[in-house]
Amino acid sequence: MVSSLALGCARQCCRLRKTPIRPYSSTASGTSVFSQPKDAEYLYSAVSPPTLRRLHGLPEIIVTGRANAGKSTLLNAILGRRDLVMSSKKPGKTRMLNFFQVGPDIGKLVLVDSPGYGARGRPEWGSLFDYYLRRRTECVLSWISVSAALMRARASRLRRVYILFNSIHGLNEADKMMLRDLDTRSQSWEGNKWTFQAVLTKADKATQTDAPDRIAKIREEIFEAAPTCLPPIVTAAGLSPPFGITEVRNSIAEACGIVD
Ligand SMILES: Nc1nc2c(ncn2[C@@H]2O[C@H](COP(=O)(O)OP(=O)(O)OP(=O)(O)O)[C@@H](O)[C@H]2O)c(=O)[nH]1
Ligand SMILES: [Mg+2]
Repeated sequence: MVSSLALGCARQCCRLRKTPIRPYSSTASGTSVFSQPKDAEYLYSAVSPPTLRRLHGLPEIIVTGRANAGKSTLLNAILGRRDLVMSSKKPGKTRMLNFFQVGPDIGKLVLVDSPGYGARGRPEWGSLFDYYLRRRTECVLSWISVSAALMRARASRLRRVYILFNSIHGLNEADKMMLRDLDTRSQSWEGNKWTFQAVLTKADKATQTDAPDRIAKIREEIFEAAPTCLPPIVTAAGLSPPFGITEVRNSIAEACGIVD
């Protein structure tokens, strides 16, 4: 049902000539980094700005979205694990930035889970996410000295922010504010460059008849708020087997510059 839903959305999208966002398809093939679920490991949690670490120069991606959007469930599906990342049907489960390493030995990339924003979020969670983005965007030291260049090479590199929206609930004002903010920040000419991409979650909850319209509307709203947002990926991470996860893995591999 879900694949016909995505197909329906793709067709719907082609008909909407005014909507420049097309269904995401990546040619990257670096997904073997996700092929060994046992290589995924919890690294640490940042509970407040002073506890945020720089790690060891691995490329990094982070998920954001309203509380209960499905961030932690999506990360488990990407990692091929059931409960490495804690999820719950109660909104507000994730309360820190949780870091997970992917790949053998010291790992090839880092995935970061974050607390939800919006009515079920808390101001301190928003401040922590904001601080994370600022630290991961800024240059570590001046470019003038050699040691600065070395330090920069060792700093964690944020490559992409994934912003999640529930396919049924669509976007609210908090989502649009977040999109606008990401649009502005990602285009800053200073510091580390990163991109951002939408992921539509819980697509299994939409009925086949109304899903294409719902998803086309969300696509348009995303584009209006954030024209530089990369095309949304439709997912159902809670399904067995999950749907749309290969596309998300491809996108992460591409963002992190990982090729097989
Ligand atoms: N039907 C369905 N349910 C899902 C899907 N993804 C997540 N869920 C459910 O949605 C609820 C919230 O999922 P989480 O992954 O904890 O959401 P979150 O965004 O991490 O939530 P917070 O940490 O509270 O911000 C859980 O009950 C999940 O099982 C999906 O694709 N389909
Ligand atoms: Mg969570």
